[in-house]
Amino acid sequence: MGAPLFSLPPRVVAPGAVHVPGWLDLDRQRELVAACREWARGPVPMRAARLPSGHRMSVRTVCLGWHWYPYAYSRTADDAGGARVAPFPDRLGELGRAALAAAYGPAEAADYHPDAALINFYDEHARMGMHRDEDELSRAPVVSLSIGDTCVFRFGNPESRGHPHTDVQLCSGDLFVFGGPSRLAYHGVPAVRPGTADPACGLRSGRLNITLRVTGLAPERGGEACASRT
Ligand SMILES: O=C(O)CCC(=O)C(=O)O
Ligand SMILES: [Fe+2]
Repeated sequence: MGAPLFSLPPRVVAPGAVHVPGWLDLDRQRELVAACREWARGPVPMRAARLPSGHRMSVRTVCLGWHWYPYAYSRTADDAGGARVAPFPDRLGELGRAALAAAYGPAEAADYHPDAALINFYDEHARMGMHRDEDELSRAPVVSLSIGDTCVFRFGNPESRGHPHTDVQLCSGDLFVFGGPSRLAYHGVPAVRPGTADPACGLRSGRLNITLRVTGLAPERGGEACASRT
């Protein structure tokens, strides 16, 4: 899973937030879809996380490296059967560094070592409300890859869920990186557009989103929850 060969020019959406359309070619999209199918087989099942309010998210998620649940990381899937989460694959680390190079330039990429991946699946009804990715102790950038149906990705500001925000269409193969002053910006997915994906991406329907993150948690930590939000 090497660095992609072709993409459109990056667009800066907010300081530190960069959209690179078409970053993954169709072969790489298909490769990632096949890998996601494997990752979704276990040891931890893909599940819709339950929020402290009792509501279930409409997005289904499986994690690698560290299991995320609202609002913490753990080595074991404490809210999904208790199995130990699958290791974070080296090839996703390489993909993350290539992504950072594409978004920010090669100088930023070498020291990027993500240790957690969240793989989200959206059916046509799934949404994600405005939130900040703040359960990581590290403020290293988040790398986000989209495959399948196009979505509206709302990218806001670090202060509030409201304006200003920008609605970006994320299509199959697009890369979005947010770090620096935008690392804690609110963001969400208000809509998925069914039937918009090229079936050659490997996904017949729905949308996959993979985010790569640096948790900042010590690798030897075990099954306890860390970095909890109150
Ligand atoms: O699906 C997306 O594009 C965003 C996912 C996201 O914000 C998250 O997993 O925290
Ligand atoms: Fe997020």
